[in-house]
Amino acid sequence: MNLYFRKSSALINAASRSASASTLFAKTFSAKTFSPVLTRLYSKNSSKYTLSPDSQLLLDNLVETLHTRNAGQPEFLEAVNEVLDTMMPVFAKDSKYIEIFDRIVEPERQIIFRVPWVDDKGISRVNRGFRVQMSSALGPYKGGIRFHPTVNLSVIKFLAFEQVFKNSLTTLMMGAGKGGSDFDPKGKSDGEVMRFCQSFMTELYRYIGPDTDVPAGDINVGAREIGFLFGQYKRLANAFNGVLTGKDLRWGGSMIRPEATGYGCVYFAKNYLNYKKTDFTGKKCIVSGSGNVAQYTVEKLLDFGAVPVTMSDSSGFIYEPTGITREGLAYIMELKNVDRGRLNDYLNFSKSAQFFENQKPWGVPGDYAFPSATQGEIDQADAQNLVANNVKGVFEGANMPSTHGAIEIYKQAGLMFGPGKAANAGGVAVSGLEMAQNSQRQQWPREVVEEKLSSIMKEIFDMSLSAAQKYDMGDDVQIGANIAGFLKVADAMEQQGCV
Ligand SMILES: NC(=O)C1=CN([C@@H]2O[C@H](COP(=O)(O)OP(=O)(O)OC[C@H]3O[C@@H](n4cnc5c(N)ncnc54)[C@H](OP(=O)(O)O)[C@@H]3O)[C@@H](O)[C@H]2O)C=CC1
Ligand SMILES: O=C(O)CCC(=O)C(=O)O
Repeated sequence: MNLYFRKSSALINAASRSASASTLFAKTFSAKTFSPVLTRLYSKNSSKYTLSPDSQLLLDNLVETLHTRNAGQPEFLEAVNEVLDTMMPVFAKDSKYIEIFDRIVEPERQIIFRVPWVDDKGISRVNRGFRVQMSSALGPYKGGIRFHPTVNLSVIKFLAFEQVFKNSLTTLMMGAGKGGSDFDPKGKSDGEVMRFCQSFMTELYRYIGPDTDVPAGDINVGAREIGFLFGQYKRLANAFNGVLTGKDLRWGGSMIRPEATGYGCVYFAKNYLNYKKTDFTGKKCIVSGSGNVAQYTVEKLLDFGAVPVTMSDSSGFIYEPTGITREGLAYIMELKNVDRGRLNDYLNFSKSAQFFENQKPWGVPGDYAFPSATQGEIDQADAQNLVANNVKGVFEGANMPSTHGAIEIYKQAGLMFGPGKAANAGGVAVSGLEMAQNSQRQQWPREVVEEKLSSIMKEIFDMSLSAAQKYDMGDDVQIGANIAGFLKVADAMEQQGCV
């Protein structure tokens, strides 16, 4: 057992197993995790490729403009930098891709709007709403909506940018977008959430449609919110159609959509493990988050015989040394999805669990890590902890949970790394299947959808691996996923002209 972890376990008081903030685990994370400047690391992963002087100039101009245009948007710059850092093999082969990249980083459309609503005391409130329509090269804009106080233009743009590559990898015909608001649903009544959703959709409905832009859920937007948003869209547009995915099963939703992101991430990891000639049996898994993605990650890990030992929320993490059981998971699902409670309540269910207040779980020993909460939750220090504990793989259920610095550390240590845009693509893939079912006015059986999800995740792994090999990047699945995702969109953009 890692020394850090043993020491901090000893701190736990037997009477109250709710550990107070200790310096042995890193504190919960914040948006400040990301550097506000675009670093010029873009050739580091592929230094054997060099560009002609003209191409180098094009790339330098691209970086300069990107930086000037997007000053003060650290999450967006971090996301672009992560991709740019892996593109040198493509740019070196054909400089036309530098010009196309220059267009890909500029959203096709950005909509920012006022969301006024009235709280339960009759007081009027106002939030800010966003929809960034990033790319329509492969189909209607597609991507979730996030309600969280940390939402701003930079966050929504980074998520929309990730979605471009992710949706391309799904093999389905989907463009990319993302939306959200700085509205915080914590502590709000159902009535307040409904009025907020209705007001949000009153503005958004003008810009979306089943063939234009199809939003879905993301952080704090689940079945309840999708219901309220759909109801208001239907009234305003006078149409019942597939404008949103993640709908309830009884009125147009797809089987397996709630499970899809978590299940898909574990399927992706299973493909990676197969490739490395190993499996999940008895392997300890460190999971963060306790929302939609984390819950179904834990469920599928249990199906495959793994031992998930942690889950977290923004107040801290639980550690269950012998593994979270199906009964424990059911307790957490009820706690989070119905009671909307805090994770330390799990100690009322399990006598063996420990709760670490305001801490992240990355100092816990384990075999594989599944960050499934939010961006920037693994920084360099956390990555060093994972490596020190002999963790062998990181599979991202969340979007951009690892900072650029953390990714460098995984690579140096030879960890398996499944980047979010490949590993968590199962959610949007099943959304694409929901769109197909809505167009056919059909609902496919559960087994059919899960089989399609499983084969899409295999295809994403295979495509990422073979792109890496084709570009002489060994089995670097992160580079391969970026290249495979990019080339499909870039070629479509070229064929569609300078639009
Ligand atoms: N839902 C989907 O289909 C997909 C989601 N994703 C990504 O997966 C991640 C999780 O989404 P999802 O499970 O749907 O969201 P949920 O709202 O269901 O759950 C989010 C979880 O992460 C925690 N969390 C959120 N923000 C923070 C923060 N700033 N600090 C600490 N903990 C935080 C929440 O804790 P608390 O309750 O305390 O806020 C909660 O446990 C996100 O990155 C999302 O973009 C990616 C692909 C698809
Ligand atoms: O299902 C969708 O459309 C989007 C899911 C999502 O937001 C994501 O993949 O990050």
